[in-house]
Amino acid sequence: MTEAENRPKTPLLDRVTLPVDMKRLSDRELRQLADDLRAETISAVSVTGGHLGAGLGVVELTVALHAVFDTPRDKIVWDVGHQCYPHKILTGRRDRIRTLRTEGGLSGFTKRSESAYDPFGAAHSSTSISAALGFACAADLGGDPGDAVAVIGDGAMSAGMAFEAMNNAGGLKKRLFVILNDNEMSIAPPVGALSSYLTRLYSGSPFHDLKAAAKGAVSLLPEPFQEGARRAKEMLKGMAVGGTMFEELGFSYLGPIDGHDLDQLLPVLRTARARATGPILIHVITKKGKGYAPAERARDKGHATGKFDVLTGQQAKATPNAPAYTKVFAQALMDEAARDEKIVAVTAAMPDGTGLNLFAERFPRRCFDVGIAEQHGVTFSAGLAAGGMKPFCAIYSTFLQRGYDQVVHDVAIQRLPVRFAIDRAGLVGADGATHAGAFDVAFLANLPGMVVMAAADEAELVHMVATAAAHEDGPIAFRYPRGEGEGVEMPARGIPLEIGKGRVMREGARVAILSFGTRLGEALRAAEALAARGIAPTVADARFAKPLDRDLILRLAADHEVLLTVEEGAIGGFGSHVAQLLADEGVFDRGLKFRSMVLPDTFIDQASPDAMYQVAGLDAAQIEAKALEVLGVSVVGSRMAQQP
Ligand SMILES: Cc1ncc(C[n+]2csc(CCOP(=O)(O)OP(=O)(O)O)c2C)c(N)n1
Ligand SMILES: CC(=O)[C@@H](O)[C@H](O)COP(=O)(O)O
Ligand SMILES: [Mg+2]
Repeated sequence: MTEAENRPKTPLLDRVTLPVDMKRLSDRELRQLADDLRAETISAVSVTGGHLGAGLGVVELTVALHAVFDTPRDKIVWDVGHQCYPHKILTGRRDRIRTLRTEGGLSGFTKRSESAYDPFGAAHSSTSISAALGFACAADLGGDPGDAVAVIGDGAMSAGMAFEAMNNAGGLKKRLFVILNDNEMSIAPPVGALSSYLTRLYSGSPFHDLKAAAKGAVSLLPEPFQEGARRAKEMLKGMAVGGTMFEELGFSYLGPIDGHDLDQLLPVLRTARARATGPILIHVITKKGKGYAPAERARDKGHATGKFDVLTGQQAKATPNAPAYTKVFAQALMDEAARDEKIVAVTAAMPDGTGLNLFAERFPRRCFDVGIAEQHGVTFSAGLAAGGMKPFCAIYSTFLQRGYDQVVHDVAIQRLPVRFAIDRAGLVGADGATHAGAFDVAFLANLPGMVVMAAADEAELVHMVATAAAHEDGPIAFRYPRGEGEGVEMPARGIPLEIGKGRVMREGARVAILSFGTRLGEALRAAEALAARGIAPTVADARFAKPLDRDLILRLAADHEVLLTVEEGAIGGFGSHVAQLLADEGVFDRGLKFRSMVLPDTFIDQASPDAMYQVAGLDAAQIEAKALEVLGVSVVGSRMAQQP
């Protein structure tokens, strides 16, 4: 079937372009709208891939929120934003929903510049309550009017930032709505005491009787609007209220209610909106992947999916031609851990994404999932190190940003030997700018005593894991990108590298290209192209941004007219440290032509990683062009001419 033929029939959804169109629908029609919206979401994600499960879990909630609240005047702030696809379909973006996460298409998360219905961008978790409280206080002070509604998942709720916001909101007592979307899932099953507390709340409530009572109330009552009010009164009376943790924090607590039952959601939201005078938390119980059996059956409940066949759920997975860096890291760490029982591992709610799920299977007592709590995860690792263990703290580059002060204050200043395994270094593709691993070298290499490495390929990654395992003289970080390796020959085991030593890949003249990380492949391809033009550059792999290989850099600077550095990171990283060294050594006084090729000073939207690196100016063709430009050589056709 063609994609167009595959489109579901959505008669009610076809009548809705914006939420205002929903105001004319009856509650019964809203239920049909939710069914249409679910079908459209499944169809769209089958074409684009993406975060399917979270969105399916909030289809009814999305319909209810836009039906009850006056969006975009009232602001719905989605936490993480990965569940926003139904929201985007209902808010004027159905026509572009099949461009999700593609170059020039819709973002896979909420994004202010995309729509007035996205009042706050997301992608990193646990920010929604803080932002919503900001909106609420702004409205109170004469800023943008309207209610503020944060929709936060049980996973995101486990982050400290959510409690910082709850604490502040409970103290301010401003009118604020927090919808806790509890599907008993993070990406992996949730961890921690909060998760069990929420389960107790749910299982201890007359939830099921409540559902029957609500159903009973509905069948006895006539149709008119007061039905909703009477039903809501019935439900509010029966709800599990009193003494919850949320009420201790100053919130009214309502729930738990069935987040897939509009007969419960609509009256509760209508009544809450009509009556709330302060912060209110509504606890809804949902199912991640709801309504699509392959997602409901999946271990991750369809959290992240590739393109798939709607009928079978079969994913169109591309066959990798090389092992993924993540798997290489996990295997290397397990090999090291098998030889050293001091090695332990820490993840912040990303066991599968970091490969530590494999480590946990083999070393269950030595692997810790701290939940979405990167700040805690870093300092917890520092505590493990201070206690004599060898912790590998595996956190995506972008999420390590959340724990930076802890890296400085708890790890670096105390010179504790925490090993940071930094996955998703550089540009990551479909997740776009919010997930780019652009800044870790800049924010780590400036820390005294920190060792910073970047693997040029998967074999190097194995050696870097061994290097980190052996390094006891303080913190050490090694970074590697998302996705497959270069397909190089793999070593039997990791051999610790000499700290601060790079390697020359090919000797040449006039131009030296010093790469840090996996741009090495592009640098070598650029060198081939230059060699074809009669300029045979030297290419070296720096391996370390800190400490720099001083001898190598000064030799390259002395023996070549041009020195280029290239890295998958923002300014302030490897190239900046090389420039500092050259400046301090007075090399520039002797006329070296030096350029540092880094990510541009902008946020690059989602596309394929290769396309993003082309936009960033860091592919082989642009490395070659930079070398020619700095050499002062112009190329006309295949002829080259030295510029005067
Ligand atoms: C600071 C941060 N750490 C990690 C992630 C990766 N991440 C994305 S969604 C998610 C789980 C969110 O769970 P929950 O809030 O319960 O939402 P659900 O997917 O269950 O709807 C995680 C850990 C993130 N987006 N932000
Ligand atoms: C929504 C979110 O933050 C995570 O699901 C993230 O998208 C995972 O990234 P990877 O797909 O690179 O593991
Ligand atoms: Mg959840």
